[in-house]
Amino acid sequence: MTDRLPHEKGFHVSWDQLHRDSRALAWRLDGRGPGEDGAWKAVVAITRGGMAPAMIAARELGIRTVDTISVKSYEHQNQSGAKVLKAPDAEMMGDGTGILVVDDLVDTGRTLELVRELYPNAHFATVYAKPMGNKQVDTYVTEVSQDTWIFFPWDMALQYVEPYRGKD
Ligand SMILES: O=P(O)(O)OC[C@H]1O[C@H](OP(=O)(O)OP(=O)(O)O)[C@H](O)[C@@H]1O
Ligand code: HPA
Ligand SMILES: [Mg+2]
Repeated sequence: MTDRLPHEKGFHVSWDQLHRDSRALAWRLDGRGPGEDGAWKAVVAITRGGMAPAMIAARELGIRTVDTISVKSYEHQNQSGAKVLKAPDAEMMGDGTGILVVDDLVDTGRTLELVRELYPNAHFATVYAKPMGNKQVDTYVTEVSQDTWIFFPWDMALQYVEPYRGKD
């Protein structure tokens, strides 16, 4: 397990924000596939974080063929070396041509590096990107600094906070 730099900042993403950013990602990808009229063959989500953005992008782009690749790379906030736990359909994937691989974010780039080795001709898209990993991504929406930890809505819950001036 590699120790990471401490995350000084937090970037909290609501469901609404994630929905809007995932749609913006899809619109950037529209018509950029290798098929007729720039169509994409399929969307592949990197589970688990890529599943919500991939579903939103697949809907926006009218793509019904959706598969998953399961890559685990973190224990809490520590990179522990990326591993493929479940691969997508090999016949559909080929060398990745026409496949849109979607993840929620790229941080160090290790996850995408591994998936890219397997499918070098796929197009790699994430909603958020940190500078260390952004060369692994072909298309992304928002860059955040390396010392920021992104908190996704599936990891959060609404809770009570004290008033700024304390309780009455
Ligand atoms: O660029 P990297 O440094 O490799 O980090 C990015 C990856 O880490 C997180 O996934 P994680 O492996 O924690 O699993 P999860 O999606 O199931 O939460 C995130 O969803 C990305 O897939
Ligand atoms: O900033 C992050 N937030 C959530 N999951 C992550 N996995 C790697 N980096 C991050
Ligand atoms: Mg992930």
